[in-house]
Amino acid sequence: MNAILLVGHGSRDPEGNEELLEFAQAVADRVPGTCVETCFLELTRPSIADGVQACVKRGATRVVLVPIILFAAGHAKIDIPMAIDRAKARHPQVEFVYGRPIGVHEKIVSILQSRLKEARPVAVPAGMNNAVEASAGVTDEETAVLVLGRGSSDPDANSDFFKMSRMLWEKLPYTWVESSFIGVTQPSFSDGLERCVRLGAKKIIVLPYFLFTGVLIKRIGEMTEEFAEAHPELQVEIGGYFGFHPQLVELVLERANEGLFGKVAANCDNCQFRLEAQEHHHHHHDHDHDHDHGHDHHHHHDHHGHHHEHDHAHAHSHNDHNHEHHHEHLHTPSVGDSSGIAGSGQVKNS
Ligand SMILES: C[C@@]1(CC(=O)O)c2cc3[nH]c(cc4nc(cc5[nH]c(cc(n2)[C@H]1CCC(=O)O)[C@@](C)(CC(=O)O)[C@@H]5CCC(=O)O)C(CC(=O)O)=C4CCC(=O)O)c(CCC(=O)O)c3CC(=O)O
Ligand SMILES: [Co+2]
Repeated sequence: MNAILLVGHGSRDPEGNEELLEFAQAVADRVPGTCVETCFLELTRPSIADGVQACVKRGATRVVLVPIILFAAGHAKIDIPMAIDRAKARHPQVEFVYGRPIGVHEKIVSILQSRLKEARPVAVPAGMNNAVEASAGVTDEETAVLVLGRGSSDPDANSDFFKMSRMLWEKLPYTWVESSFIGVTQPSFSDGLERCVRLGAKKIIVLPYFLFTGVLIKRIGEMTEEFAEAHPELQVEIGGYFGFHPQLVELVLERANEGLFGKVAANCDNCQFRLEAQEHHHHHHDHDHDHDHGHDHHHHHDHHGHHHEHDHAHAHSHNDHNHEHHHEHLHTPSVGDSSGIAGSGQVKNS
């Protein structure tokens, strides 16, 4: 039996954890009949080990761990693979598959666009002559969108974030889409704000690149308010985090499908988590596909990332930018197909 184990980041803010659990429920609701469990990487429980245990208890013989993690950095490349190693040792009869993080994806661009559309002026204390009326006539040419990510010490994650900002820029009428990080790396949030000011923006829309609420989202809200108060000449708006966007639910299901069946459901609207046998084109870019077997494929790639922490080329081949490419060597499986993902006979070369 297949199980999906969603792995959230975890927060010290209980509201953040509750949102992740609600989101996980929305994912589970889309695949009735499939075992879906949820766990957290850190800061709260259930842990990954607890989550695996829950899946096994429900009779899972194959568990796909889907990281509810935006980019491939330390958490996705090291922490979760290490937890999978421990789970393998503890449950040798169970097959573990490691799904990809959310990563660079067109669906995220549309989520960003929705959150941008819904952006609201930052509340400033009454009496302060804030920009809401003052700059009512600001044009697109005078508007900067400042995308604000978590930041990591992993260049893969940071550059993927920049790529997403650029993909967003391609869709927008505004002159500037700038990028910044709330921590760990630069440009910092205040660097980003200053840059927008120097570029001559009259309106700045802060767009958090975050999944759920938490310590960091609340800090970003406060910092944005402080900035708005300090700059009454500017119109400052803030967008919401990704949260319960339906596209995010679909994307997570897509990652689960990829992990379990080696391909992406073309249209998840009618997806009952069962994929038909289907032939595809084969266009491999990974040089080492030919000796891969399903779950080991995923897992060992991440260990490359682990053992060669500064050699990002390795991790790249897995946490790739070519999100259009599927794991096509794993063709034609479906739920209950015993010749599915682990079968060595399934390897196909292009
Ligand atoms: C508040 C805090 C916890 C606390 O102490 O309470 C917290 C919270 C959260 N982090 C989240 C995400 C990520 N955190 C990292 C990485 C690190 N996070 C760290 C610290 C802290 N993170 C504390 C703030 C300390 C401060 O700034 O004052 C570092 C420095 C230390 C460490 O944790 O080891 C380490 C740097 C490692 C490095 O050097 O690279 C990555 C990147 C990666 O994968 O490594 C991602 C993106 C994953 C992705 O891509 O999704 C989310 C989910 C947000 C969302 O919903 O999107 C929350 C939840 C929330 O905001 O509450
Ligand atoms: Co963190």
